[in-house]
Amino acid sequence: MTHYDLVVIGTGSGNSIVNHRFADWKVAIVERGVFGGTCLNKGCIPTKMFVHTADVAATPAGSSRYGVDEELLGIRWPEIRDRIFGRIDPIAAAGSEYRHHNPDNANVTVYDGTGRFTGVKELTVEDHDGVTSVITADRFVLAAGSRPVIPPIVGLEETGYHTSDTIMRLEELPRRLAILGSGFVAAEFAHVFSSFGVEVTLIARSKVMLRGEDAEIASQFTEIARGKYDVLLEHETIRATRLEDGSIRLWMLCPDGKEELIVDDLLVAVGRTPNADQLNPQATGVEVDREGRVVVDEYQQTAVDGIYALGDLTSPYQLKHVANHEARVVKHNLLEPDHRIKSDHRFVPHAVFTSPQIASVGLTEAEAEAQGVNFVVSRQKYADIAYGWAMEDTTGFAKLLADPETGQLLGAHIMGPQASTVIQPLIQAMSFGLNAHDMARGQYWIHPAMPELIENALLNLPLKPQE
Ligand SMILES: Cc1cc2nc3c(=O)[nH]c(=O)nc-3n(C[C@H](O)[C@H](O)[C@H](O)COP(=O)(O)OP(=O)(O)OC[C@H]3O[C@@H](n4cnc5c(N)ncnc54)[C@H](O)[C@@H]3O)c2cc1C
Ligand SMILES: NC(=O)c1ccc[n+]([C@@H]2O[C@H](COP(=O)([O-])OP(=O)(O)OC[C@H]3O[C@@H](n4cnc5c(N)ncnc54)[C@H](O)[C@@H]3O)[C@@H](O)[C@H]2O)c1
Repeated sequence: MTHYDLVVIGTGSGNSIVNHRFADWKVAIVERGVFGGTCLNKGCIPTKMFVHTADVAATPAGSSRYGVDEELLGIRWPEIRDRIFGRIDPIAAAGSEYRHHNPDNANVTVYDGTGRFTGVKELTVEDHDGVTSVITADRFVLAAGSRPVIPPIVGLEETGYHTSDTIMRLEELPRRLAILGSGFVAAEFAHVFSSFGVEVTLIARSKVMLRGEDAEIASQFTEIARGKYDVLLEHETIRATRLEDGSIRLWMLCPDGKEELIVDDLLVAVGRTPNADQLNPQATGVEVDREGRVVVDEYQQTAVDGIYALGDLTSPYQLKHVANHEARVVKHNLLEPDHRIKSDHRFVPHAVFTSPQIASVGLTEAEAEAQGVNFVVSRQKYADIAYGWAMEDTTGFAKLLADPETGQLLGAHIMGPQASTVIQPLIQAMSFGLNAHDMARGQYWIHPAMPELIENALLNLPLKPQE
């Protein structure tokens, strides 16, 4: 049994913690999969590379409104896939090589295997050949992430399916793809594959896609999506089977009774569950809540002194920028135990990189109502700002919620071109307490650029006149 000062489980955001400041510490890093975790290998980064490529592929279909006639001549899927992973796989390999062999990591031992707590501050790691090592440590960082949820649909396991872990490495594009789910992953991949000419059918249990968004965004996005691919709403998939010709038949319950669908491939995208169950953290006294998340306090520490957790394993926000923020907090608290800092989850933004893009921060209108806060709302269409004219945009808009007395922004929701970028000044204003009036009139807004959307949305807020 080897004892360490620190053991980090998971090399997603957990890997960023150990640097030269830990040179005097005896450290172990445990990773069962590919170095770099979900975001690099199977999440944010490759998906956005596919999304950008899909945006390019979708351009000709919308070009004629500018008087430009373009034609999409073809999609070279293997080339797209290999370009993307040809960039990503070497980064993961270099990360692993660095930790295993670079002299910077002389104090770091890497265990390539699956860790599981077997006692108080005692972890058993099983490597890929089934060999086990037992290690103990004064401190642990639990950064083991999450995995796709697989719903209990009859016949699904035997039929076979893809998740976001595998769909990006397909050998060839299917002719027909069903996507089960209507959240982030479903909306992003529906855009990718439909733009590449695949016949996509998205199967949603809910009445709208992206039901976590502000209701206006969710309903308007759903209408736009229905113009691009098939969206089956209020459909519950109950059975799947593989047919002799290799295709897949799905049975669904829907408001009209039952329906069947035949496709060539199936992507399951119905959420992600934390990997805490596989880590057995209870053996070391770490609590797990009813959603399966490791419970932490505001310092990211679990119930056990010296055991910290971060990212998808513990957070209701399964987002990389949150995992990164929490990793920075954990790193500080490990190094400065007498001056610990708290993580800041006040204004966590997110973006859905679909088409049109969606970005959001703060309260939705329904949440503001449920919380009984005093608020006013403004809306601004892209179609009514100069850059929106240039883009001939007809569907995009920004919606802001603010406190009418103070002008403090409470929520911002944008659907339209570059929403993920356009929202950033609003995140900044909310984070630093800048009120809507000062934000709108205390700075120049470049004319005629896209952020004029925000300037106008701010000016549209029916705030109490300033003294
Ligand atoms: C398709 C997709 C697209 C996404 N796009 C975005 C996006 O655009 N923007 C965004 O903010 N977020 C996005 N996310 C979410 C983001 O990827 C995650 O929130 C983030 O990667 C979580 O980081 P983490 O460090 O908590 O976990 P991970 O990066 O998942 O790292 C956990 C690591 O722990 C290892 N591990 C797990 N269990 C064990 C064990 N028992 N022993 C040893 N090792 C173990 C795993 O192999 C993994 O490498 C996306 C996710 C998906 C699936
Ligand atoms: N751009 C980004 O930041 C980004 C992109 C992808 C993923 N992510 C993260 O990964 C997480 C997981 O993404 P996701 O899309 O898998 O989950 P999600 O939680 O966003 O959406 C899952 C959806 O599937 C529905 N669902 C659940 N069970 C179902 C069933 N049996 N049949 C049909 N629908 C069902 C749910 O009602 C929900 O609407 C996201 O919540 C997000 O935090 C982020």
